[in-house]
Amino acid sequence: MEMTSSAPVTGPTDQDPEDDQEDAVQRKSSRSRRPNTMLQPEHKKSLALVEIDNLLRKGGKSLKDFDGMPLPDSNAIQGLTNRLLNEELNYDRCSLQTECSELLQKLNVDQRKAFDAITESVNGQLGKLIFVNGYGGTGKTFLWKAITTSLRSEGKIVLAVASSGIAALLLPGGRTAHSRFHIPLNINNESTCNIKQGTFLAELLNRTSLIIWDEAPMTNKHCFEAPDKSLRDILRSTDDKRENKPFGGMTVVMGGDFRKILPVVPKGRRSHIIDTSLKRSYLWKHFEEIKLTQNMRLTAHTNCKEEQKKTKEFAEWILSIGDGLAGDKDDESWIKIPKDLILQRGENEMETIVNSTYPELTLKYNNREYLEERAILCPRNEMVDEINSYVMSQIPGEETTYLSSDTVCKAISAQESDDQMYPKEFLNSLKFSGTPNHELRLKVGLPIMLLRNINQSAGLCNGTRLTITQLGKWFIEAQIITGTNIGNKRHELFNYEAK
Ligand SMILES: Nc1ncnc2c1ncn2[C@@H]1O[C@H](COP(=O)(O)OP(=O)(O)OP(=O)(O)O)[C@@H](O)[C@H]1O
Repeated sequence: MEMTSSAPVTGPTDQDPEDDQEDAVQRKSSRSRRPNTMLQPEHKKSLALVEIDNLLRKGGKSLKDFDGMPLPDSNAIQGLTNRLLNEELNYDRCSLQTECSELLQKLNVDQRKAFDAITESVNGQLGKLIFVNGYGGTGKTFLWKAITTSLRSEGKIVLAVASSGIAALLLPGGRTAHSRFHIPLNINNESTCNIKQGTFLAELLNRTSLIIWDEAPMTNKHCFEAPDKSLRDILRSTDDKRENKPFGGMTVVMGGDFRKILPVVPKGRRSHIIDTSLKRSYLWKHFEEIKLTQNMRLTAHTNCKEEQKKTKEFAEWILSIGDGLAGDKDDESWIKIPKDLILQRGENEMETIVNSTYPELTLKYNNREYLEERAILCPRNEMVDEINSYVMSQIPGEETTYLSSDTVCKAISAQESDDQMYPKEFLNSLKFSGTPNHELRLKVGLPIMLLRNINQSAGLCNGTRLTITQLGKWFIEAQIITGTNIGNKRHELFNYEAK
């Protein structure tokens, strides 16, 4: 925007807020990190007015000196300087409205009931806590989509979080609960979140209408209690009574299935694990439970009756395990696996396992859909290594080996004999869970899984699957094949050097 103090001042008008403001808007939009967000007309208008005012001030004048000139809306401006608020407010409401009406038409009876209860609580500021209980495939994620698009299309703020990065990727604008609420990693019953009054995050929470928390049963109860305490503290600044309400009177929806994995307690017994679950929290008594019971996954991907029947039988069997009905009479932890799910031992076990999941691998290993819908789960890392080596040997192409940095760190307390006691070769041969092996062998075309949360907004989380497209001396380039951002290429630098 170019303007001199002698130029006639023609500020933005209500009829046409677009033209004069393009420059300021351009700069602001380019700072927004979310691709589906855009500035609303009131933001554009206020931004342009601020720019004009800045220019006028250089000449010793201001907008207030001109009769009839509109002034920037301080609320809209506040929202724009707060990056967190900006991200949550600047959705393209028109396209959300269209998406929302399509989703609403599709909701089944249970989903509609949950949708109505949640939106009623938000619109009436009732501050309800709702737990949407549904086993895998009953359409919880679909419901979150319908709710977030509906409320965001009205300009309301919905914070969608999940307990893990990979689950958060399935939510529109999702983040992990830990990063969103600054939940401490070492948590106990006295922990609170690291959120101070007056910060961008506190302001965002003040303006939030709804929190959706997916896959809640796998999270330690203290991780809900910490934001509960912090929200009571932050939101009491608007009304003292909010201090006594769960989550400060905010509507909070949690979802998941208690049959799935509960919080991990290292070396914990069954009773310890159950004791850390949401159901043992002081918050649980405030939750209203809504059940989703219809398995929407049965019909979502195929019209083939035979396929649907097989999926249904498998889903029912999984459910019976979760309900404790499939176990042995004497010991319910022993499950009999139906014969048709067991592979028959062949001459080469590895070949049998890999061929059953990845038939015609050598022909199809480049096909994204083929890779996306297949995975082999193993209980132990040694088995993973064995299967990986076998799959590697089947995929054509040259292998590149990367080695981790292996300089021994000389600690002050180190003794000279340490070098002999722990030679490099010995240290390099160690394999720990959670730490990459010293040697990593890769090939172009190989499917891989990321084990770190590198960049959530780019879809690079612990659990994201990719295929390798290029192997350099210092970098590995891969293409995302699951979750959001499918098809994106990313260069990742590792602390490895190609041999
Ligand atoms: N009302 C609906 N109309 C059409 N398709 C639906 C509906 N609800 C869910 N689906 C589809 O059914 C499948 C399973 O739904 P969704 O992923 O939402 O279930 P979920 O409960 O989140 O499952 P999980 O717990 O395993 O993640 C998806 O493909 C989804 O698009």
